[in-house]
Amino acid sequence: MTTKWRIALVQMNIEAGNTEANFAKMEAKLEEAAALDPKPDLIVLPEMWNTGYALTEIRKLADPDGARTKEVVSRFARRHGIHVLAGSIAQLRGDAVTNTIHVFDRSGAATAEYSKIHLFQLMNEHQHLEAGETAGAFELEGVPAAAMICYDIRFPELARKLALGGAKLLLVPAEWPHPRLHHWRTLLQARAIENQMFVVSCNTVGESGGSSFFGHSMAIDPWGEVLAEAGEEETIVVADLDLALVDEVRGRIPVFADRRPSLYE
Ligand SMILES: O=C(O)CCC(=O)C(=O)O
Repeated sequence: MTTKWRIALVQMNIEAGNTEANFAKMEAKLEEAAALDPKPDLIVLPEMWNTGYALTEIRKLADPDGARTKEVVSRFARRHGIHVLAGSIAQLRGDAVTNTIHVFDRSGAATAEYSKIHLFQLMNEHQHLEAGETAGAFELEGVPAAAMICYDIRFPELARKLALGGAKLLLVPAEWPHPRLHHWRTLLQARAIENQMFVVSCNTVGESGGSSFFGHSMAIDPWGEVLAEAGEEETIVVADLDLALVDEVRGRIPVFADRRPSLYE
Protein backbone atom coordinates (compact mmCIF):
# COMPACT_ATOMS: atom_id res chain seq x y z
CA MET A 1 0.00 0.00 0.00
CA THR A 2 1.49 3.34 -0.99
CA THR A 3 1.73 6.01 1.68
CA LYS A 4 2.17 8.81 -0.88
CA TRP A 5 -1.00 10.61 -1.83
CA ARG A 6 -1.46 13.57 -4.13
CA ILE A 7 -4.63 15.41 -3.21
CA ALA A 8 -6.41 18.12 -5.21
CA LEU A 9 -8.83 20.48 -3.47
CA VAL A 10 -11.40 22.14 -5.71
CA GLN A 11 -11.90 25.59 -4.17
CA MET A 12 -14.87 26.86 -6.16
CA ASN A 13 -17.43 29.63 -6.20
CA ILE A 14 -20.95 28.21 -5.81
CA GLU A 15 -24.02 29.96 -7.20
CA ALA A 16 -26.65 29.64 -4.49
CA GLY A 17 -29.76 27.99 -5.91
CA ASN A 18 -28.35 27.40 -9.42
CA THR A 19 -27.83 23.63 -9.45
CA GLU A 20 -27.33 23.47 -13.23
CA ALA A 21 -24.49 25.99 -13.16
CA ASN A 22 -22.96 24.27 -10.12
CA PHE A 23 -23.08 20.80 -11.72
CA ALA A 24 -21.48 22.15 -14.90
CA LYS A 25 -18.74 23.88 -12.94
CA MET A 26 -18.12 20.85 -10.72
CA GLU A 27 -17.68 18.60 -13.78
CA ALA A 28 -15.33 21.10 -15.43
CA LYS A 29 -13.28 21.41 -12.22
CA LEU A 30 -13.02 17.63 -11.84
CA GLU A 31 -11.66 17.40 -15.41
CA GLU A 32 -9.21 20.25 -14.69
CA ALA A 33 -7.97 18.44 -11.57
CA ALA A 34 -7.67 15.12 -13.44
CA ALA A 35 -5.46 16.83 -16.05
CA LEU A 36 -2.83 17.78 -13.45
CA ASP A 37 0.54 16.17 -14.00
CA PRO A 38 1.08 13.95 -12.09
CA LYS A 39 -2.61 13.36 -11.68
CA PRO A 40 -4.05 13.36 -8.16
CA ASP A 41 -4.99 10.20 -6.25
CA LEU A 42 -7.89 11.96 -4.56
CA ILE A 43 -10.01 15.00 -5.43
CA VAL A 44 -12.04 16.79 -2.74
CA LEU A 45 -15.03 19.08 -3.41
CA PRO A 46 -16.43 21.69 -1.00
CA GLU A 47 -19.59 21.64 1.14
CA MET A 48 -23.06 21.87 -0.50
CA TRP A 49 -21.53 22.54 -3.89
CA ASN A 50 -24.78 21.63 -5.70
CA THR A 51 -27.01 24.25 -4.07
CA GLY A 52 -24.97 26.56 -1.85
CA TYR A 53 -26.87 28.10 1.03
CA ALA A 54 -30.22 28.40 -0.76
CA LEU A 55 -31.79 26.98 2.36
CA THR A 56 -35.31 28.39 1.98
CA GLU A 57 -35.74 26.45 -1.29
CA ILE A 58 -33.49 23.55 -0.39
CA ARG A 59 -36.15 20.84 -0.58
CA LYS A 60 -36.84 21.70 -4.18
CA LEU A 61 -33.15 21.92 -5.11
CA ALA A 62 -31.65 18.97 -3.21
CA ASP A 63 -30.51 15.91 -5.18
CA PRO A 64 -33.04 13.07 -4.55
CA ASP A 65 -31.04 10.26 -2.87
CA GLY A 66 -27.90 11.84 -4.33
CA ALA A 67 -28.69 10.01 -7.59
CA ARG A 68 -27.45 12.63 -10.03
CA THR A 69 -24.25 13.25 -8.05
CA LYS A 70 -23.56 9.53 -7.74
CA GLU A 71 -23.99 8.93 -11.45
CA VAL A 72 -21.81 11.84 -12.59
CA VAL A 73 -19.02 11.50 -10.02
CA SER A 74 -18.87 7.71 -10.14
CA ARG A 75 -18.47 7.83 -13.93
CA PHE A 76 -15.69 10.42 -13.59
CA ALA A 77 -13.85 8.43 -10.87
CA ARG A 78 -13.94 5.27 -12.99
CA ARG A 79 -12.86 7.00 -16.19
CA HIS A 80 -9.83 8.62 -14.58
CA GLY A 81 -9.00 6.06 -11.86
CA ILE A 82 -9.15 8.76 -9.15
CA HIS A 83 -10.78 8.67 -5.72
CA VAL A 84 -13.31 11.46 -5.20
CA LEU A 85 -14.74 12.81 -1.98
CA ALA A 86 -17.72 14.50 -3.59
CA GLY A 87 -17.74 17.35 -1.11
CA SER A 88 -21.12 17.43 0.35
CA ILE A 89 -24.39 17.92 -1.43
CA ALA A 90 -27.84 18.89 -0.30
CA GLN A 91 -29.55 15.51 -0.58
CA LEU A 92 -33.27 14.77 -0.44
CA ARG A 93 -34.03 11.72 1.68
CA GLY A 94 -37.77 11.15 1.86
CA ASP A 95 -39.07 14.44 3.18
CA ALA A 96 -35.83 15.61 4.76
CA VAL A 97 -32.71 17.24 3.38
CA THR A 98 -29.28 16.21 4.62
CA ASN A 99 -25.82 17.72 4.04
CA THR A 100 -24.14 14.58 2.74
CA ILE A 101 -20.72 13.44 1.52
CA HIS A 102 -20.31 10.57 -0.95
CA VAL A 103 -16.93 8.91 -1.44
CA PHE A 104 -16.01 7.04 -4.64
CA ASP A 105 -12.98 4.84 -5.21
CA ARG A 106 -10.86 4.57 -8.35
CA SER A 107 -13.27 2.04 -9.85
CA GLY A 108 -16.20 4.40 -9.38
CA ALA A 109 -17.71 2.36 -6.54
CA ALA A 110 -19.45 4.37 -3.81
CA THR A 111 -17.51 3.42 -0.68
CA ALA A 112 -18.76 5.75 2.04
CA GLU A 113 -21.42 8.27 2.95
CA TYR A 114 -21.45 10.82 5.79
CA SER A 115 -24.03 13.45 6.71
CA LYS A 116 -23.08 16.52 8.75
CA ILE A 117 -23.69 15.79 12.42
CA HIS A 118 -23.61 19.33 13.83
CA LEU A 119 -25.94 21.81 12.15
CA PHE A 120 -24.81 25.45 12.20
CA GLN A 121 -27.54 27.52 13.84
CA LEU A 122 -25.87 30.85 12.99
CA MET A 123 -26.75 30.15 9.33
CA ASN A 124 -30.14 28.53 10.11
CA GLU A 125 -29.12 25.04 9.05
CA HIS A 126 -31.14 23.52 11.89
CA GLN A 127 -34.35 24.97 10.41
CA HIS A 128 -33.89 23.36 7.00
CA LEU A 129 -31.61 20.33 7.31
CA GLU A 130 -31.66 17.05 9.17
CA ALA A 131 -28.51 16.11 11.09
CA GLY A 132 -26.62 12.89 10.43
CA GLU A 133 -26.43 10.31 13.19
CA THR A 134 -23.13 8.52 12.56
CA ALA A 135 -19.48 9.53 12.43
CA GLY A 136 -17.70 9.55 9.06
CA ALA A 137 -14.97 6.88 9.16
CA PHE A 138 -13.97 4.98 6.01
CA GLU A 139 -10.99 3.59 4.11
CA LEU A 140 -9.23 4.91 1.03
CA GLU A 141 -7.38 1.98 -0.54
CA GLY A 142 -6.62 0.56 2.88
CA VAL A 143 -5.80 3.96 4.44
CA PRO A 144 -7.97 4.73 7.48
CA ALA A 145 -9.59 8.09 6.75
CA ALA A 146 -12.46 10.20 8.01
CA ALA A 147 -14.61 13.16 7.10
CA MET A 148 -16.14 16.03 9.01
CA ILE A 149 -18.09 18.92 7.48
CA CYS A 150 -17.38 22.59 8.24
CA TYR A 151 -18.87 23.43 11.70
CA ASP A 152 -18.08 19.81 12.76
CA ILE A 153 -14.45 20.87 13.27
CA ARG A 154 -15.48 22.88 16.34
CA PHE A 155 -16.11 19.54 18.08
CA PRO A 156 -12.72 18.08 19.06
CA GLU A 157 -14.42 15.03 20.61
CA LEU A 158 -15.52 13.92 17.16
CA ALA A 159 -12.05 14.28 15.62
CA ARG A 160 -10.56 12.43 18.61
CA LYS A 161 -13.05 9.59 18.23
CA LEU A 162 -12.14 9.28 14.55
CA ALA A 163 -8.40 9.35 15.36
CA LEU A 164 -8.85 6.73 18.08
CA GLY A 165 -10.61 4.64 15.44
CA GLY A 166 -7.40 4.81 13.41
CA ALA A 167 -7.93 7.73 11.02
CA LYS A 168 -4.69 9.10 9.57
CA LEU A 169 -6.31 11.55 7.19
CA LEU A 170 -9.22 13.86 7.99
CA LEU A 171 -11.03 15.45 5.04
CA VAL A 172 -13.12 18.57 5.64
CA PRO A 173 -15.40 20.05 2.96
CA ALA A 174 -16.67 23.46 4.07
CA GLU A 175 -18.54 26.61 3.21
CA TRP A 176 -16.99 28.82 5.91
CA PRO A 177 -17.37 32.61 5.73
CA HIS A 178 -15.63 35.74 6.95
CA PRO A 179 -15.03 37.06 9.56
CA ARG A 180 -13.86 33.80 11.16
CA LEU A 181 -10.74 33.03 9.13
CA HIS A 182 -8.64 32.84 12.30
CA HIS A 183 -11.06 30.24 13.75
CA TRP A 184 -10.84 28.17 10.55
CA ARG A 185 -7.03 28.12 10.43
CA THR A 186 -6.57 27.61 14.18
CA LEU A 187 -9.18 24.86 14.52
CA LEU A 188 -7.88 22.91 11.51
CA GLN A 189 -4.29 23.13 12.76
CA ALA A 190 -5.37 22.15 16.28
CA ARG A 191 -7.25 19.08 15.00
CA ALA A 192 -4.11 18.05 13.08
CA ILE A 193 -1.69 18.63 15.98
CA GLU A 194 -3.76 17.12 18.79
CA ASN A 195 -4.67 14.02 16.76
CA GLN A 196 -1.35 13.77 14.93
CA MET A 197 -3.03 13.26 11.57
CA PHE A 198 -3.23 15.00 8.20
CA VAL A 199 -6.11 17.46 7.95
CA VAL A 200 -7.15 18.54 4.48
CA SER A 201 -9.93 21.07 4.03
CA CYS A 202 -11.74 22.37 0.96
CA ASN A 203 -13.65 25.64 1.32
CA THR A 204 -15.70 27.71 -1.13
CA VAL A 205 -15.15 31.29 -2.30
CA GLY A 206 -17.48 34.12 -3.31
CA GLU A 207 -20.47 35.97 -1.93
CA SER A 208 -23.88 34.57 -1.19
CA GLY A 209 -26.83 35.48 1.03
CA GLY A 210 -24.87 38.21 2.78
CA SER A 211 -21.94 35.87 3.54
CA SER A 212 -18.49 36.08 2.02
CA PHE A 213 -16.67 32.75 1.76
CA PHE A 214 -12.91 33.13 2.04
CA GLY A 215 -11.41 29.97 0.57
CA HIS A 216 -8.09 29.23 2.31
CA SER A 217 -8.44 25.53 1.57
CA MET A 218 -5.55 23.89 3.39
CA ALA A 219 -3.47 20.76 3.76
CA ILE A 220 -1.86 20.39 7.20
CA ASP A 221 0.51 17.65 8.26
CA PRO A 222 0.43 15.76 11.60
CA TRP A 223 3.07 18.11 12.98
CA GLY A 224 0.79 21.09 12.28
CA GLU A 225 2.79 22.39 9.31
CA VAL A 226 0.73 23.95 6.53
CA LEU A 227 1.76 22.12 3.34
CA ALA A 228 -0.52 24.10 1.04
CA GLU A 229 -3.01 26.91 1.45
CA ALA A 230 -5.10 28.83 -1.08
CA GLY A 231 -5.99 32.50 -1.09
CA GLU A 232 -9.50 33.83 -1.67
CA GLU A 233 -9.81 33.06 -5.40
CA GLU A 234 -11.18 30.04 -7.26
CA THR A 235 -8.33 27.57 -7.60
CA ILE A 236 -7.28 23.95 -7.33
CA VAL A 237 -4.89 23.39 -4.43
CA VAL A 238 -2.53 20.47 -4.75
CA ALA A 239 -0.82 18.80 -1.79
CA ASP A 240 1.53 15.81 -1.72
CA LEU A 241 1.16 13.86 1.51
CA ASP A 242 3.28 11.05 2.88
CA LEU A 243 1.04 9.25 5.33
CA ALA A 244 4.06 7.52 6.89
CA LEU A 245 4.55 10.79 8.79
CA VAL A 246 1.54 9.98 10.97
CA ASP A 247 3.21 6.96 12.59
CA GLU A 248 6.49 8.88 12.89
CA VAL A 249 4.86 11.81 14.76
CA ARG A 250 2.74 9.46 16.90
CA GLY A 251 5.94 7.62 17.81
CA ARG A 252 7.79 10.85 18.68
CA ILE A 253 5.18 12.27 21.06
CA PRO A 254 3.07 9.32 22.23
CA VAL A 255 -0.10 11.29 22.90
CA PHE A 256 -2.39 8.32 22.35
CA ALA A 257 -0.45 6.05 24.72
CA ASP A 258 -0.28 8.86 27.32
CA ARG A 259 -4.02 9.54 27.42
CA ARG A 260 -5.75 8.98 30.79
CA PRO A 261 -9.36 8.65 29.67
CA SER A 262 -10.55 7.40 33.06
CA LEU A 263 -9.96 10.97 34.37
CA TYR A 264 -11.84 12.84 31.66
CA GLU A 265 -14.24 10.62 29.78
O1 LIG B 1 -18.27 27.45 12.56
C1 LIG B 1 -18.21 28.41 11.79
O2 LIG B 1 -17.76 29.50 12.13
C2 LIG B 1 -18.68 28.29 10.37
C3 LIG B 1 -19.47 27.03 10.15
C4 LIG B 1 -20.22 27.03 8.90
O3 LIG B 1 -20.22 27.99 8.15
C5 LIG B 1 -20.94 25.82 8.50
O4 LIG B 1 -20.90 24.81 9.20
O5 LIG B 1 -21.58 25.86 7.45
